[in-house]
Amino acid sequence: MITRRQLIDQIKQKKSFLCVGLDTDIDKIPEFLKQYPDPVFEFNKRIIDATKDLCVAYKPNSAFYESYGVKGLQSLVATSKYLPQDTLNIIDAKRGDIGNTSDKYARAFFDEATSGMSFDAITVTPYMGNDSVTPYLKYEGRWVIILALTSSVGSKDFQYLNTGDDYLYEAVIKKANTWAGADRIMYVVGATKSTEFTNIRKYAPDNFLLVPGVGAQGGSLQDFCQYGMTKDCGLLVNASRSIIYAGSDDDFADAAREEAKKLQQQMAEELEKAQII
Ligand SMILES: O=c1ccn([C@@H]2O[C@H](COP(=O)(O)O)[C@@H](O)[C@H]2O)c(=O)[nH]1
Repeated sequence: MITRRQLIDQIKQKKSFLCVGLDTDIDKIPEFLKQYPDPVFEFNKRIIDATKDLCVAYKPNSAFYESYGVKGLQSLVATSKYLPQDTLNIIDAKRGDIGNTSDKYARAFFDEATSGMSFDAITVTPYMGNDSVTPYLKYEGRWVIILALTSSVGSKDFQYLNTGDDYLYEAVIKKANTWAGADRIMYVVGATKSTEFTNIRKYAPDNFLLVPGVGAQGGSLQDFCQYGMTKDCGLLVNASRSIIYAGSDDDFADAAREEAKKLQQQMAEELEKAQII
């Protein structure tokens, strides 16, 4: 398990707050990998080997594995076991259900003895409230990453609804802060919502924010880092497609490394600017 302190130390040591998204699609991986018994795992393994010194987190998105049924789950289990011990390993599952069902989801992703998988963190949707989120917090040291303000166009449908004094996404953060502290809860905030980071820091001054939407969705670090960073960095920035599909041939892992390196170098600059390193 990765504690908040260890995460911060990793960020300073690697000069990076990059999360590599493993949204691995069998239709997009190089042809030559298809000769392996588990091409998706083989792809992930090579991406992990090529990027692990440049990032502090990995985030397989469970949809990409579940969509292939048993085979996909086998690739996910194999990937989860291969992830480095010193990175924060997030399953992007976006779960949310009543308590006893959430217990089962927590077991699926956190209890290695039952499912073969032991992730450090899971993304959850807060719509069903307290009892849908707290079962994950029963697993000591694991993190819950709550969808607050997503990168999607549809974020405006519900997340900006006025709930009295607050937008819904603000109310979500206020309420979730009562369930656990910044050592167990992070929030998802899209890179495409750069103008909201200052406001979000009023509600979540210390929590890490998982920020998707850089690269393929058009967000860029320079747009939000200065508004979202805390003295401990407080940001994990995810990029999936722009890294893992940077190349499409035999040298795909080198291309992924190059892309990850570009982001890591920009991150080092941001950390220096903020005097964190
Ligand atoms: O608001 C959100 C929440 C989650 N995601 C997920 O992050 C990655 C982004 O992938 P890219 O290829 O870098 O665009 C993907 O797994 C999404 O499901 C998000 O984009 N926005």
